[in-house]
Amino acid sequence: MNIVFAISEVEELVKTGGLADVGKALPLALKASGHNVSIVMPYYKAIAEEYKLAESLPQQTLFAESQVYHFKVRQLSWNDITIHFIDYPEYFDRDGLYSNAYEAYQDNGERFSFFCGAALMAIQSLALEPDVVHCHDWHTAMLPFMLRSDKSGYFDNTRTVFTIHNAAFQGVNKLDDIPFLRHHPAILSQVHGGYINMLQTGIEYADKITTVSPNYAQELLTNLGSHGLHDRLVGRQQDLVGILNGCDYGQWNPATDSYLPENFDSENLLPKSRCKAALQKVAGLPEKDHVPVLGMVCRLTEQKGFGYLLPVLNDLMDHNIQLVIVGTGDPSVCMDLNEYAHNHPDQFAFINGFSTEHAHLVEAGADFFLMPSQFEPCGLNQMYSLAYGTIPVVRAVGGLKDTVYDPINYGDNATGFVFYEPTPDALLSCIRRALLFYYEHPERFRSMQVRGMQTRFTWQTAADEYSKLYQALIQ
Ligand SMILES: Nc1ncnc2c1ncn2[C@@H]1O[C@H](COP(=O)(O)OP(=O)(O)O[C@H]2O[C@H](CO)[C@@H](O)[C@H](O)[C@H]2O)[C@@H](O)[C@H]1O
Repeated sequence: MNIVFAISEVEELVKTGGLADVGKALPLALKASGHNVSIVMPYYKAIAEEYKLAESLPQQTLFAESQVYHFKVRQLSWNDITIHFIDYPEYFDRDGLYSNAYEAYQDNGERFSFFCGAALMAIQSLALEPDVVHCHDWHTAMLPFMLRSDKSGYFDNTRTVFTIHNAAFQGVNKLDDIPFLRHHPAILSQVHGGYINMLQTGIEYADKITTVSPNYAQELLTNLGSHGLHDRLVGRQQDLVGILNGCDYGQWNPATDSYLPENFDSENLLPKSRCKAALQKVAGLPEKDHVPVLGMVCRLTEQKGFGYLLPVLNDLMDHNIQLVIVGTGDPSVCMDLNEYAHNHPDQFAFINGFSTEHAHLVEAGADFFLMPSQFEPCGLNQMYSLAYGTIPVVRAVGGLKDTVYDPINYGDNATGFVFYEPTPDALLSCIRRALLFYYEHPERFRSMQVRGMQTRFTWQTAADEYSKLYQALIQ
């Protein structure tokens, strides 16, 4: 099949979070399954600075009533996949993808609506003839709507799949702020009180809707889990499916990881101590092998559970542990973490930055990985942690529930520690339970590490499920 991905992030090119991991791994896995896959994405500043790419088409022009948009299409051959870039500097030649460091760009609705229209024009001009256009998150959610209203006939045999990676980001914008859509003949059906909710439009118009874990697909049918969009999702329940993300075991492999001072595998975990020492050194913590290290790497947002993690940091510091958090995001969370780091220099380190190298070192060097998320559509770091023999401590939400198994329910088949209530107490007692296990059952702890390292959540399995979905759509 001819599959075109419309997506905003691809790892190695641009990344703000887990969307990029999927933007790389899933196209490659689909390609390995024999599909013809290409990607359309914005030509962001960081990409333009890294690659000087030739134009693959003459200048393209889109009209939206009084507005005229001249844009270029550039092409990169990347891991045997062609990426087509929409080059429109006015919208994409900016330092951040969606925001300057502090605030979302005011014109995000316009930028990504234009991107969807330009992507469709590029697909047609390049004669890509897609069987399926696979869209991801709110940035590309208007594409199925635009494709459905296209009158050229070019897309008559094309179907759309829309994957929700995070229903908290819905792309809600005033129609008045989106010149690209303001005069679209069918847009009024999508306007409520003057606003368009792009995620909602994607849900309404895509032929199939997927999300990134089976459990999150269930949660999306509730008010809380869907952030208010459950009515729409319940209405399309027949077309909604949860397909678990995978782990890229090529990139996240402790036996070959070049970011580590020493490599290790499930047969020889000894070098993991050297990774721990390296992590402690980088984090500025005392290099003590016998002290359990808890790690966390994430966007600093409410979603990741800081609302109940911050209140227990003092209690955690009463234990003989070290904690390393790597992240960027909410300035007030940053301030709090900086303060804790200042007050507990021997136990707590906060690395405020986006660093792949540090992310790998935390995965390898920590004993436990914390993901106490309020909600988590899939989560990737718990899978990376399992692969590195780093025991995940997670809340039972979204994909975390699908991928981490607690001794309470799984006995000797357990791979991590799981708590339920989104409260400081529940989190604290789960961490204490994990620490007790570490101290009192070192052999069982070691077996749990090995079991995690041998667990496989592959992208090939995910790609097989997507293939079946595409196949069902085009028949
Ligand atoms: N400061 C930092 N430095 C280096 N690397 C950092 C970093 N902060 C985050 N990362 C990396 O970004 C990725 C985060 O992935 P997640 O899936 O955990 O979260 P995210 O919420 O962004 O993704 C959303 O989309 C994904 C993909 O579908 C879902 O798994 C998830 O639940 C959903 O919220 C990981 O590769 C992580 O290592």
